[in-house]
Amino acid sequence: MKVAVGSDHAGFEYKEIVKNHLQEKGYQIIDKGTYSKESVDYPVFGEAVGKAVASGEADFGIVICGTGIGISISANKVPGVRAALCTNEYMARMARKHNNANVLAFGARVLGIDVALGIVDQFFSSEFEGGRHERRVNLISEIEKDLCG
Ligand SMILES: O=C(CO)[C@H](O)[C@H](O)COP(=O)(O)O
Repeated sequence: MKVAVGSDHAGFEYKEIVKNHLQEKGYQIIDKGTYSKESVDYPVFGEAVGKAVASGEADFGIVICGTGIGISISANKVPGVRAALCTNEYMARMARKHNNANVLAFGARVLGIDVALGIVDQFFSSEFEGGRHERRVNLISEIEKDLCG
């Protein structure tokens, strides 16, 4: 499983911890930056992770900024991306089971690292349930087709 990760400066330290956590579990990490705590602009990294997932370079993505808001908005601008901003483990499970989210987002200034790692583990151990949820996710794709061609 290939996971693209990206953050701004606010999320950098959590990105490094999440990277190690997933590598220890055998995931292949594609690091789209940022690579230090120097101040940067989160849309750059949301876009990079979103494109990696939408193109198939990665199976899933994780994006982290201070709140998770800006970088999830940015990733969601990439057609094919369903980025879910999660603040607890229940949201992370539902993001996969009901929304078939392919990018997980969270805020490093919002969550403790233990909570963040719990969210990561729930996201990757949950599967899309399909059924009525597939119809709804397909409707999201229809919105993209209507608006983005
Ligand atoms: O959370 C974020 C975007 O949603 C950013 O991480 C945050 O805005 C960065 O702020 P600063 O430049 O003051 O460190």
